[in-house]
Amino acid sequence: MSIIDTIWRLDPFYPVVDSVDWVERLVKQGTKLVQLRIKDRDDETVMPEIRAALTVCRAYGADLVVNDYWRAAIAAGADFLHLGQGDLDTADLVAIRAAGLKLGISTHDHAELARALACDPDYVALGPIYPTTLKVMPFVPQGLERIGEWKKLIGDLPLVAIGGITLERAPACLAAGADVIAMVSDVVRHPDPDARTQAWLAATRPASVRT
Ligand SMILES: Cc1ncc(COP(=O)(O)OP(=O)(O)O)c(N)n1
Ligand SMILES: Cc1nc(C(=O)O)sc1CCOP(=O)(O)O
Ligand SMILES: [Mg+2]
Repeated sequence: MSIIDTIWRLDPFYPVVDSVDWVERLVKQGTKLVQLRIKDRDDETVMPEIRAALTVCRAYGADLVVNDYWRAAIAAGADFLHLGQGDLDTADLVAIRAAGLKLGISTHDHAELARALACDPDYVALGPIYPTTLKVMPFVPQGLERIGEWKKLIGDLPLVAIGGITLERAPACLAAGADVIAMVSDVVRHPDPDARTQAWLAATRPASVRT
């Protein structure tokens, strides 16, 4: 697949969730790109959840990104995988590519970006753009200028911005050069996640496909 096709396929609204229930809830509402991020489990126990999430995403024409569990992603026949720098230490990139998986990689500084680009990823993620409460990170918030810098460095490769991004902050991230906005709390911890999802979809869907 060419980079143009990859850009075309990646939806700008990219929620990250920790269960099949959340995946289903989001894709039923029209979400087209979602990450299943389940932490601290093994391949065997996440496998049924990955398979179930794939089934529901395919039924609704959405792309599922599997976080971390590359062996399970291959075994389940997933289409997308997300790996961080620590994950790269043990991942078999040849096997991942041989399985036809598209790959997104996290970056937080220039050394990580160089390592990510050497893996020939299908997207690069930059974070945390703003302070995040989801996990403790040894990086200061990157800010908007860094998004522009990353976009210049990676060119046509899709840039995913993540970390502390709210619907209100999203326009500035997109204007700075992000192609896709990933988020957890702004959807999952919102008092009305369904209404928030609809608001994100309305704000990020291209005018040509709005109803
Ligand atoms: C889109 C996106 N960006 C970054 C991450 C973080 O990946 P990683 O650094 O491996 O940390 P964990 O999410 O695995 O805790 C991500 N998952 N998705
Ligand atoms: C999972 C994750 N990875 C990040 C990175 O910078 O690599 S920030 C992050 C958490 C994103 O959650 P929220 O939208 O609630 O801030
Ligand atoms: Mg990871």
